[in-house]
Amino acid sequence: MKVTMEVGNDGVAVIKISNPPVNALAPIIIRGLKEKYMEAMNRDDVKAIVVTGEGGRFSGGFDINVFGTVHKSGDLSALPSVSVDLVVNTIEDGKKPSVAAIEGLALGGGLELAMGCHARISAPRTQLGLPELSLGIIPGFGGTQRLPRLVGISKAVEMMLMSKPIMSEEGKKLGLIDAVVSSEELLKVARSWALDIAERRKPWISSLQRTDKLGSLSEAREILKVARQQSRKTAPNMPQHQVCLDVIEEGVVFGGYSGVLKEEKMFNELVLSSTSKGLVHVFFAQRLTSKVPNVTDVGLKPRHIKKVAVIGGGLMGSGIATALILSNISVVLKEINTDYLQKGMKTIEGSFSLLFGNWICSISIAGLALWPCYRNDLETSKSWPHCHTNLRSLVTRGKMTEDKANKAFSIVKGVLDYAEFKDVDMVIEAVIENIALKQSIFSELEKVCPAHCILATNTSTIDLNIIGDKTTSQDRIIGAHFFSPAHVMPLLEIVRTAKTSPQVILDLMTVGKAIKKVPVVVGNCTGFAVNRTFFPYSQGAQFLAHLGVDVFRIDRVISNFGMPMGPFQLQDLAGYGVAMAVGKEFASSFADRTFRSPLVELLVKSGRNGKNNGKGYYIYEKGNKPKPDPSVLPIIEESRRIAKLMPGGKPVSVTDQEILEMVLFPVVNEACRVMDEGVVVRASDVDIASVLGMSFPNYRGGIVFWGDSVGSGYIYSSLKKWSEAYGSFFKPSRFLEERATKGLLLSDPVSKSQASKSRL
Ligand SMILES: C[C@H](O)CC(=O)SCCNC(=O)CCNC(=O)[C@H](O)C(C)(C)COP(=O)(O)OP(=O)(O)OC[C@H]1O[C@@H](n2cnc3c(N)ncnc32)[C@H](O)[C@@H]1OP(=O)(O)O
Repeated sequence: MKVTMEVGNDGVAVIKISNPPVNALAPIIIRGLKEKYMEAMNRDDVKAIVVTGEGGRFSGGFDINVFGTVHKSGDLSALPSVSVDLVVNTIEDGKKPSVAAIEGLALGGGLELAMGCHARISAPRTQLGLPELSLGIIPGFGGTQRLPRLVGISKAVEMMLMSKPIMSEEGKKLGLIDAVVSSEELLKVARSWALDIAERRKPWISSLQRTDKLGSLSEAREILKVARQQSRKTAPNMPQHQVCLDVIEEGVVFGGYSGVLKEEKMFNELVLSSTSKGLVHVFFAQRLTSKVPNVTDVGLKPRHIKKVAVIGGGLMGSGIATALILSNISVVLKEINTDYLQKGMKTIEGSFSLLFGNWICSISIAGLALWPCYRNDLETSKSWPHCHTNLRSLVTRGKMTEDKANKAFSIVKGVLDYAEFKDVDMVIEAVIENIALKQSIFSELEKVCPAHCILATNTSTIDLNIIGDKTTSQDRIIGAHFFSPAHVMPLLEIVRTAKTSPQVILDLMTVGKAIKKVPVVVGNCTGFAVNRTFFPYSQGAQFLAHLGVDVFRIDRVISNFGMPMGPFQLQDLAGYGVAMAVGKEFASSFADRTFRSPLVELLVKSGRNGKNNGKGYYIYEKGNKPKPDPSVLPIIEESRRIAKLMPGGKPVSVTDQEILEMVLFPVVNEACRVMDEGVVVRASDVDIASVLGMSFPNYRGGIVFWGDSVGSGYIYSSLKKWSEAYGSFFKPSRFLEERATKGLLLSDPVSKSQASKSRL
């Protein structure tokens, strides 16, 4: 970690940041920058300055680890003073001009540093962005003021609110970048540009003083007003969006310097917000998932996976195939007859784009991972005819060129037998959840695939040991649990058994990353980490409904908390077949805590099948938002009569807070069991799995992080109280009880004796 300076014969000082891998601006780097700048300003042989980054990356921004430190201590003094002291006073208002020579990426504080310079020269295909909002903060080195002044308010607002980087080529068109030149020429051009400014052959521009791109005050206010309205809808529980817009407005109305001061003040407030704590936790937790003990730390090298066979062309199989070919991995798609095969291939190529895809786009506007994940992982082919997002739809939505789609489609081959399996490196089985069928497929695979071939299953519930029971290849058998739609949802749950070899796990992790998923390695148990942790989610909601609480109120409370929709609407969307199949699996594995709700069966009997047939708890009409269906209420009443849960036959009275807790505390409780049994490597893996697999709000840090923010003691005593009143569904787990009584965090590492029982 260092900052160096070399002064050339031309009188240009090149100041270089070196902090691999992304040249994060750690406090020591910031001190180094200040020192070198002061030295350059004071040296007579320096006429101009170029600032750049070592190793082909300018800077990934301020060191996010420092936020972690501040979150733990609550002490803001760990944050160095940069915005005014370094960027305004030393660089922008310095007596010698500075030029940023940017390559690879300039993000967050990195781009802000560059915008404080008097010109920016970039290498091609360099990422430029201010992603701070995705960490629950706003830019803090003047970015909220300089970006609008360089690219205009509208574009700046878009880039900041969506935390979405642009490429240097676009930056050049917008005026953020002064020239794009090859990597080889970058320093040379930057040096001479800096000298040209010093000698007044090029303009000496301080971005903060510019107003030419801001437009009139009324135009600016209009843009900010629309952005505020949109953010209220897309990011209702996140303060940083509104704050960012307020701070931009301050600068437009009172001048850039006032804006910088307000930015600094608000930045410091936001750093301590629970939103920032949650999002920073998710940032590091996501990166931690790629560190798996005894797999990634034992010197193994991933093998190259060139060709993958996918068995089953239903929704999951075709989604998995799409994800693979989009990342240039050849696929053989196998089905049992021409009809199914054609359907699978058609889904991949796709000619209908819809609703679902568009909806994903609009929700992701929050700039955060708020995917509306509606899992259908138990059913492979029948449901969800409306959401066949695929190659053609990517083209229609402007996400991919026609050429790329054609190329991707050319590397998938549909087959009806196993002839093509002789040289595949991996098979992913994605047929219906039928044990006998899966067992026969795996014993066949053992005969037709090469000896090195990885044998993966996309099962979401069935024990992997049972699937591989009729083979002698247990070391090659692994779970590759995708979430629907498989080419969109970011999570890949990798399920290992006690016998799966570390090499096979590493290979699947590598494929997962190649196809842009976040792989999380978990142990083998019913439902694995995600489905198991979240099975009490719909159960808790059903329980409450049978205690007499209105289902639509429950949905409202849960979506206000930040889930993309409530549990009843989710059930409508996933289809009741899924609910029944899941219910059976969990009832047999976890009988002590399964609530056998009669409701779904009653709904099916009355001709409802959720969104599939337009009738569920809600009414679904084309082009309209789902509307609560009052005619479902008598069915719920009947179910309540059968279940007899209401004390004295009367509905219970609960607050919204209690509704939230009665649905989510049982989920935290199950997460405790998952950690206790060593199904996950670490608590934060459950957080990532919950955020990416269940769309648990990332700004709440994931289910365990959220549980810790509420407090293990409170969760334990609440569950205990409800279990005494309503039975074993709420019974606190041993792990939770221990943490609560010892005053430990749920996320504290497990004890040695617990670790020895791990399934990993
Ligand atoms: C005051 C300012 O306005 C505030 C700020 O600047 S806040 C910071 C704003 N910057 C960001 O949000 C960028 C965050 N980083 C990223 O998006 C991505 O890491 C990246 C696009 C830079 C690189 O991605 P990629 O090549 O896939 O590597 P990735 O695995 O993510 O990161 C490599 C390592 O760098 C670390 N890292 C990346 N950016 C970092 C940062 N800004 N601070 C500290 N560490 C960082 C990662 O934690 C990871 O560490 P690990 O190897 O120990 O797990």
